Amino acid sequence: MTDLQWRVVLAADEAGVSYKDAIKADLEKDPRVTEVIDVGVNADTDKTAYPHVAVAAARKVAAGEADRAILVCGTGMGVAIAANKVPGIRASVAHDSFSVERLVLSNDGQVLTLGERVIGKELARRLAKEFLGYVFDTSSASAAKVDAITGYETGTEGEAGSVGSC
Ligand SMILES: O=C[C@H](O)[C@H](O)COP(=O)(O)O
Repeated sequence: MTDLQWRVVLAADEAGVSYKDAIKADLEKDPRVTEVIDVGVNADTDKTAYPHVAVAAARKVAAGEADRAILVCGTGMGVAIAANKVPGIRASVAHDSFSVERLVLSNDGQVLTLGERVIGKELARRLAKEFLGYVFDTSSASAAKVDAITGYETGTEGEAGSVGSC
């Protein structure tokens, strides 16, 4: 898909900086990417804890300064948990192609997280590339379910329609 245009924000802690930098080099050559924003860290000697960089990146997506974020820590879990504290953000670790696809097409996820201590670098690079190949379909059956997530976040879940309840 050549018409996709992405501004991508990247972040990592010291456990994820190597993969973050490899993905950054890939994105800088990707014709679909118009801007790469790197909020750090930029060396494995920088011990800034993962919540700080994850939230900094997620806030850029929430503010409309970036379209997508790719975050790396040791497992991908800590940066996902932190990013999801930012209102409007849907972040998840996804370490296989199907999960990356569903993160966007089922969950309208804007934030992919990866674990440098869990998967190999070439898989991480491939998943980052694949993440930018999907666009959520707001007319799909998944849209009402994502709206229900937003409803729980904003306190308007009772107005979310007929998705059902549990
Ligand atoms: O989820 C957290 C990350 O894996 C992080 O890189 C390492 O965190 P820890 O040092 O608390 O294990």
